[in-house]
Amino acid sequence: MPLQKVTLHKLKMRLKFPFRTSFGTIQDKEFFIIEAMDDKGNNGFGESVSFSSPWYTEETTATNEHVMKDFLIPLLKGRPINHPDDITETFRVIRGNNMAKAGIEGAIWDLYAKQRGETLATALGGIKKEIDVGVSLGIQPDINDLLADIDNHLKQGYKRIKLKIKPGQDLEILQEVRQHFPDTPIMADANSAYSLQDSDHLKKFDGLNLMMVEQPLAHDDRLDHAKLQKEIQTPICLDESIHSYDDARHAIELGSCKIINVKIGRVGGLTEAKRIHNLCQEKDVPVWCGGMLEAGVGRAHNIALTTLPNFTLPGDTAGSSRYWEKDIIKPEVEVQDGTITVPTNSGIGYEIDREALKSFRVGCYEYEVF
Ligand SMILES: O=C(O)CCC(=O)C1=CC=C[C@@H](O)[C@@H]1C(=O)O
Ligand SMILES: [Mg+2]
Repeated sequence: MPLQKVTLHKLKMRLKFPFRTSFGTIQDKEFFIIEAMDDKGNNGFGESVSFSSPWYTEETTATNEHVMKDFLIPLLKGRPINHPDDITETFRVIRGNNMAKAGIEGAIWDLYAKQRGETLATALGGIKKEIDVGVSLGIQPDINDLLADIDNHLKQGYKRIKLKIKPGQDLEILQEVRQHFPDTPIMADANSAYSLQDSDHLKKFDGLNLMMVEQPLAHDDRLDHAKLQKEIQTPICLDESIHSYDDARHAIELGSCKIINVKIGRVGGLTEAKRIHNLCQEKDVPVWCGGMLEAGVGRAHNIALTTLPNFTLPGDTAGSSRYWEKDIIKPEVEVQDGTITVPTNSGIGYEIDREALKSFRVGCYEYEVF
């Protein structure tokens, strides 16, 4: 597939709300939109999803910039690409830095789908015409605000509620929420805030009928999660611990989890995300698509990935207006009754709003790669 030029658009956007997790609060996002161009006027887009601080993984916006400019883009120069799957191999010589890799790989996948005149969902082997989605709500100091927030999102039709928890802000809150919403699909995400010594405490979650508890233990652990899963009935879902197909394989073999959250950036791109999906499908492990508070391009990639058949649980891909006063795509992502209709235009299926892109841009770097 022809590839002529790669442009890095560095954007700064402010979320409508501060998002609080066990590791910190995020409101301002600086990230890259990666544009891959051929010589026929096709443009593919990807998004680098890391944050400015290395809280969730070790990557940051600054490391993404360094690795893309100094290592990944030079690897593309003069190298023929037959299929976007080749990019994973090309980038394998660079260790880690999965979010930097995924941003570029995503742009090349979108370009590939556009060159073929098909949707990114179809190019990936997706089959769904619409996808079910849930919403992830940050830690809130006031329980009444949280209950009102849940109610508001349920009224909008979201299919499940994810609540962020941390020690001291967990069991009682979840109990209160369960009392108010006895039948709502609810899950909790701890972002690695507990250790195996908290097993007895985490066991108390068993009475709450949670869909799952996400990443209770260390970000780089699979062994202790396997021990914990034997102690508790609530299904464990792994997020931070899964960076690759092999991580997923090890977790499944060890019994570290019963569900996997697939994030394209965390696993290094769509090709690896698809491999993990296929493995999980084979092993009867349901998956769902996690979110990184993305702008429209990353959101569109999540939608395309979620059309694969083993994405059987609602993901975190809420509508654009939950996050942004103005998104960078046209139309914006809309959620109706908890579902998103998968776009039918080629590639990611949404147009880039060039004016919006420019208004958020704080840097722009162009590279010839043919
Ligand atoms: O709405 C979204 O995009 C999902 C937000 C969300 O839950 C997360 C975003 C970023 C880092 C984490 O705290 C987290 C997660 O762990 O899944
Ligand atoms: Mg998580």
